[in-house]
Amino acid sequence: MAYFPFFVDIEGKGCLIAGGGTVACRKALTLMDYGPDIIVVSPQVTSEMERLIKESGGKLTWRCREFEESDLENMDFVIAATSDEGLNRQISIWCRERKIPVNVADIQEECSFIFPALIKDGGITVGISTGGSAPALAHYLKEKLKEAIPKGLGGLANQLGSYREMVRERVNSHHVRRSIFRTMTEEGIRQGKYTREQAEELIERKLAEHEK
Ligand SMILES: C[C@@]1(CC(=O)O)C2=NC(=C\c3[nH]c(c(CCC(=O)O)c3CC(=O)O)Cc3[nH]c(c(CC(=O)O)c3CCC(=O)O)/C=C3\N/C(=C\2)[C@@H](CCC(=O)O)[C@]3(C)CC(=O)O)/[C@H]1CCC(=O)O
Ligand SMILES: NC(=O)c1ccc[n+]([C@@H]2O[C@H](COP(=O)([O-])OP(=O)(O)OC[C@H]3O[C@@H](n4cnc5c(N)ncnc54)[C@H](O)[C@@H]3O)[C@@H](O)[C@H]2O)c1
Repeated sequence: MAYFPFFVDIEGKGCLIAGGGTVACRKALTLMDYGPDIIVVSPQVTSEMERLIKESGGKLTWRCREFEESDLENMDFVIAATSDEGLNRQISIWCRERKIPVNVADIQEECSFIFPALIKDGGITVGISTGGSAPALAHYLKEKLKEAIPKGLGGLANQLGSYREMVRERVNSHHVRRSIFRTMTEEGIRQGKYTREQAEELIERKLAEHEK
């Protein structure tokens, strides 16, 4: 069955990662781009994880000991990535009892959410999932899509976003607004950017055309 891609704001949310090995580190690195507060519980962490912790400015912290059930308190979501499969399964059960979303490294039956292959550029995120059936295929699609997506779209999305209020204030017609945003997007992609002056001119022109 295909999985539905809810896009969730996890900035400032509490994330617990049990384990500090290769998988834990990969998941922490992926998540850090989206601003959660991550706590790693593990008696040992890799040198790469240690570096991430040091450079995170307090967003990634480490409890240097074995996982305890009480670590789940106040957590918004959990990753179980220890080398103890029985413990990972137990963490999944505890999380489900508490209705905390949980991911168990590479064991889909124990996950209430799974990770997509991701392409990120500023506020734009492309997430690819095969519903768990072929992660290598998700990876392949990611590489193909990366080649196809123009560079700098995150900056453009940010720019276009900053004109939304101006367009909403000045243009009543839903139809004209849509036409403005579509033109801005097409021109923005062609030029690599779209300035406020261009946006203002476009609004005037579209309004004049509409009034004809
Ligand atoms: C997206 C990505 C994110 C990440 O994990 O970082 C991810 N797997 C990635 C790659 C990858 N993983 C594996 C291979 C080797 C080839 C292969 O086996 O196919 C490759 C390919 C490669 O490395 O090129 C091994 C593997 N993975 C899972 C199993 C268990 C099983 O299939 O039962 C096994 C076998 C374990 C074993 O060896 O026994 C399961 C899961 N892996 C998922 C995510 C979730 C479903 C995603 C979906 O819907 O497609 C899910 C369900 C759980 C989860 O959320 O972790 C990342 C994309 C990389 C990228 O971004 O480029
Ligand atoms: N690395 C991979 O590509 C891969 C592929 C498939 C499956 N897996 C599975 O994912 C899980 C993690 O893999 P990994 O490669 O990161 O392992 P790893 O050995 O690199 O790391 C395991 C981590 O778990 C910690 N740990 C052990 N017992 C703990 C406890 N009681 N409480 C808290 N932390 C504890 C260890 O200190 C270590 O930091 C394993 O179950 C593994 O079988 C990994």
